Amino acid sequence: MKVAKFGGSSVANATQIKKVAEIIKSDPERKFIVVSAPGKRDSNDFKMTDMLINMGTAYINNENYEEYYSIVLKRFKDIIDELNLSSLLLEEIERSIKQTLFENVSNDVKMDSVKAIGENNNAKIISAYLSDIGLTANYMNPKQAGIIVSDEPGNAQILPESLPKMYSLREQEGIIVIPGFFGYTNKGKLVTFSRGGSDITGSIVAAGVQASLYENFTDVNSVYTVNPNIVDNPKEITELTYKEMRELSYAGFSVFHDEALIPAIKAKIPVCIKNTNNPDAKGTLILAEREVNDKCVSGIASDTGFCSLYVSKYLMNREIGFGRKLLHILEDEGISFEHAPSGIDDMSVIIREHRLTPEKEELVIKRINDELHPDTVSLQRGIAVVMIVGEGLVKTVGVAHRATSAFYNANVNIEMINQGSSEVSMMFGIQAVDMDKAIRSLYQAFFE
Ligand SMILES: Nc1ncnc2c1ncn2[C@@H]1O[C@H](COP(=O)(O)OP(=O)(O)O)[C@@H](O)[C@H]1O
Ligand SMILES: N[C@@H](CC(=O)OP(=O)(O)O)C(=O)O
Repeated sequence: MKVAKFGGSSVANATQIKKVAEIIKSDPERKFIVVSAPGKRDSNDFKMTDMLINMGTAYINNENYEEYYSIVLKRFKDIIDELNLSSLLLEEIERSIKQTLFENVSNDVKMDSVKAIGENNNAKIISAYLSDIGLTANYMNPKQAGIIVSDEPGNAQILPESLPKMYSLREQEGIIVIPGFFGYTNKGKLVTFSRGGSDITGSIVAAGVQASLYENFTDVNSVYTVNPNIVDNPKEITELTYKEMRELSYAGFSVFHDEALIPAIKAKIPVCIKNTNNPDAKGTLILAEREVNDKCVSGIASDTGFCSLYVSKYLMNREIGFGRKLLHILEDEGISFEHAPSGIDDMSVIIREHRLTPEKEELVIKRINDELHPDTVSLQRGIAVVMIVGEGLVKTVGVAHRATSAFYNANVNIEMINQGSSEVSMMFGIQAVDMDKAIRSLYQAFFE
């Protein structure tokens, strides 16, 4: 029994949905289908979720939301018409969108319910289409599926008690189509995962029903060794371990949500990334273990949007609790950190830039000065993180040498290195403006 998740690009219009139906039809093991909202039909297009966010924001701010509303409805109408489905379905969707928008609830509740409109109605459309072509298929709301999550709007996490109860879904008749991206709290409030979170729903369902495989269908043949938007036609990866994939997606491989692996890892469900537009391609298989060959580097991920908080104080090494106090200030201000390389008298903390607003920055720096009395404290924005990932990498001689030579060849200055804290990755901090040329040079060094 398999779980197949189809991402936004796979369900962006009627043509794509027909491909999805063929894929489902071709393997009776594909019983649980998780779908995203309609995504981009081409590179200039919009994702429905972005349009819904615009609509919800405009409504909440008493601005003109009607334009967004019409765009959303027209998108559903086009899909329904092209699939030759009943116009009653569109009427039902129209009613439910209005109800969600006009409901008298707090802004955060409304916003998450509005964001879920894309997935929820696309699941209804896809289920209707599967029935229309003769399959036994039913839409199932995440509440009914037992996806119980924490009460963190826009950033929900699955509650562990959900999973064991989901096993009985196996007994349901036919194909079950579940909208991705959201769940319900114990009190019945709809809450969404973070952006891209339909991958998480798929993984939860796969773990809950103890699927033999979690297939994640997207618009590329596989996970590539580097982001294909930076290097043309990069080499494909056939197998990865969970650990490698988690590091790579955390560090910028947006093809799979970095939190989505956790349920699959815990339940030991293999994950396969496949292409809806080329389902015969093998894809990338993600497993607990794999045979490590001589190519110790599996992939090179990169992401911008980081900043580095640098603190130095003479004899920092002898001041017991200095690091704890520094991190405690961040904790107090509700700021999570990503990396914290340290030296004898210095410590840098890498933080996602969006978490450190200018107001927070001022506050944090003032508190560090007042409470820790450092010699220097400064913040550098515009940092990119490059992560070289591979099983066995840190035990292989010469990887750092090859990497630093590649940075040298690209004339890119390394701001910081963090190696050794992870068994499968090596992290480099560089200026964001240098990222693409650094990645091209690293790709050449490790894969060409
Ligand atoms: N290393 C990588 N391998 C494959 N795709 C990647 C990688 N890094 C970034 N991507 C991007 O991820 C995209 C697929 O993810 P996403 O847009 O979330 O798809 P979906 O619409 O299926 O959810 C690809 O089209 C590609 O541009
Ligand atoms: N539609 C949501 C959730 C999602 O997972 O979408 P996609 O499968 O298109 O990445 C988003 O855009 O964030």
